[in-house]
Amino acid sequence: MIEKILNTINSPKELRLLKQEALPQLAKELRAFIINIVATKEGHLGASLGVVELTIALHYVFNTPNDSIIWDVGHQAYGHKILTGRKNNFHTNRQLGGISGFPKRDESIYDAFGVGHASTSISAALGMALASKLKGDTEKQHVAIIGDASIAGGMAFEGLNHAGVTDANLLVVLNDNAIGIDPSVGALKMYLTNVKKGTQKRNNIIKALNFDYSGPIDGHDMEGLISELKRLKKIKGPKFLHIITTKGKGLKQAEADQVKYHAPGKFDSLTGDIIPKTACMLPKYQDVFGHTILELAKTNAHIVGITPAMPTGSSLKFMMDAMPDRAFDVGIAEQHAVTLAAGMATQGLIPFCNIYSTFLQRAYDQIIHDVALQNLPVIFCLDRAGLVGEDGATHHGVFDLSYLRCIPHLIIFAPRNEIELRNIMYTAQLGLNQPIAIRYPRGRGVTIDWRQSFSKIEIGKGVTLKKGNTLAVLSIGTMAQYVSEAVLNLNVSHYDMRFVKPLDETLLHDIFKTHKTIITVEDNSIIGGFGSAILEFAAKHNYRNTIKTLGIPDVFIEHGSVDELQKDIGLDVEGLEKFFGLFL
Ligand SMILES: Cc1ncc(C[n+]2csc(CCOP(=O)(O)OP(=O)(O)O)c2C)c(N)n1
Ligand SMILES: CC(=O)[C@@H](O)[C@H](O)COP(=O)(O)O
Ligand SMILES: [Mg+2]
Repeated sequence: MIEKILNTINSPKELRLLKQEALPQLAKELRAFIINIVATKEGHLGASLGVVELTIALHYVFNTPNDSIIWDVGHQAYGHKILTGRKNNFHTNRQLGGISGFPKRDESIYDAFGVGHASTSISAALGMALASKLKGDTEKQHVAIIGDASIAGGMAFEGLNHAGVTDANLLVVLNDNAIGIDPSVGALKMYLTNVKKGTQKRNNIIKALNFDYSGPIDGHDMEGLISELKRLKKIKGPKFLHIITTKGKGLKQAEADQVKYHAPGKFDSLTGDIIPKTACMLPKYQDVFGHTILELAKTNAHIVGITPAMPTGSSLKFMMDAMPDRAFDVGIAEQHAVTLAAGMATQGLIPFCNIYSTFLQRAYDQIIHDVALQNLPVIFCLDRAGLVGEDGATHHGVFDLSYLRCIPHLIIFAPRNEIELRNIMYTAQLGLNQPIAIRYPRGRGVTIDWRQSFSKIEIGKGVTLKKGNTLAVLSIGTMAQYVSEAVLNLNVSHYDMRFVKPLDETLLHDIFKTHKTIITVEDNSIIGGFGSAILEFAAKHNYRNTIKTLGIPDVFIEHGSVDELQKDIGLDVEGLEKFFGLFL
């Protein structure tokens, strides 16, 4: 499609000069533009297609960037980026050195707030609205756009609860497409369904929170959206517009399979058909988790599984499909997921609580206060640990070893491959009398025949992978693969320490006594992670060995492929080999 109108728009200022009648054509062009680029560059497709009309209407009615628009999660903001001066470099979306896949303040003045984790937009927009009020700016508008799954996140309700007792100039737009990444869940989903069907008998919960509620209206009806936004713009105080959209709107396969087309990978922009990735026999770590928990649950009736809104991403969906009464999708509710697991553990259940490393950050107090302090045997499975790639700084799982290590009672294990992941899951469900965190990366493992029989892992025991001379490299987790390759032709010892807590102190004493130099390697921040644990061990026992720690530097790592990012920070095979060579 020739973008006749879109090509004339380099900022919302030009958009606002268009006649309203031209906007449906602009929507067509914008939709085609998004489809064409995401088809080859990949990314989040469905959510952005679902808000094309809303995006145009918002920038048409509101005086952006003076009026602030805050996108919740921000995975749906591709149209927003294209209309706000990033059309010409949108093809760099999520690529190394390119624009981010989420709104980012330092990327554009139109990106009012940096996002990536769900349910933050209402709090951020309210903060801006109260600031405007305090500064005497009564005209500035503050709009949060939040999805039906994200508004179920606890902090969204914290924001609504506060906003309802202020006269803040805040508009919350609920983009209700009845799905998250997977089908949305819970009583709120039921409530919204009844509201849309007109069968909701009891009072409107949003009105009950003192919001001026309007809707639900068709979120693809440009004219209706514009007139309603214009009307709401004139009303002071907290307002709430409920719109109904279709995720993937405008690409029939994306509408038909909204889970797959949330982030479909490459697809044919004309037919919409997904272009299959080259077949790979190596399993994804998420699938090793998903198949293994189901296998274990078949012989251990105490096992339950929990995911906060990531059944597909975590592969807990295998257990959810086979054992729906023992595997729970609790929605975007990480804090609830952790304490739900704690409650279950008090009753003798064995909960596997699967939460991406980055999203688990949201439930930090629950890990400490509800699980570890009571020494409850919850099994935390932190998927997406380490660098995740194109999702970038908001999604890299590079802090968990640091944020977990200081918590008493908590065992921390990082498997170097799929066999180890299976065996630690097997070991954990045999019955630990304390909580354990198991962290593993996004992507594929290294073992084709991973479905081997289980063997118990001795808690706190590391493994010698290679004996060498004066240099010992201690790796944790899947960094072992990179280290093994890097030391292949070097006279270097290599140990997979497996446990960040408790450390294998017997092995460490032996290593420190027989090697001059110790190098630690981890895909976690070097601040407070595995390397720090080794430094603390050396200090505690007055060792004078040379110790070097390699890991994620103390900066936020941007987006790009995992290989590119690891090379950038010297954690690729070549970088490691070069570094080790300095000490030989
Ligand atoms: C705290 C947090 N948990 C989980 C996710 C993963 N996630 C990204 S988008 C999404 C679903 C969002 O659904 P919804 O809010 O309805 O928006 P839609 O995709 O339907 O537009 C989830 C669970 C996240 N980004 N942040
Ligand atoms: C936008 C968001 O937070 C999720 O869609 C996330 O990008 C999923 O990551 P994975 O692709 O690693 O499951
Ligand atoms: Mg939704």
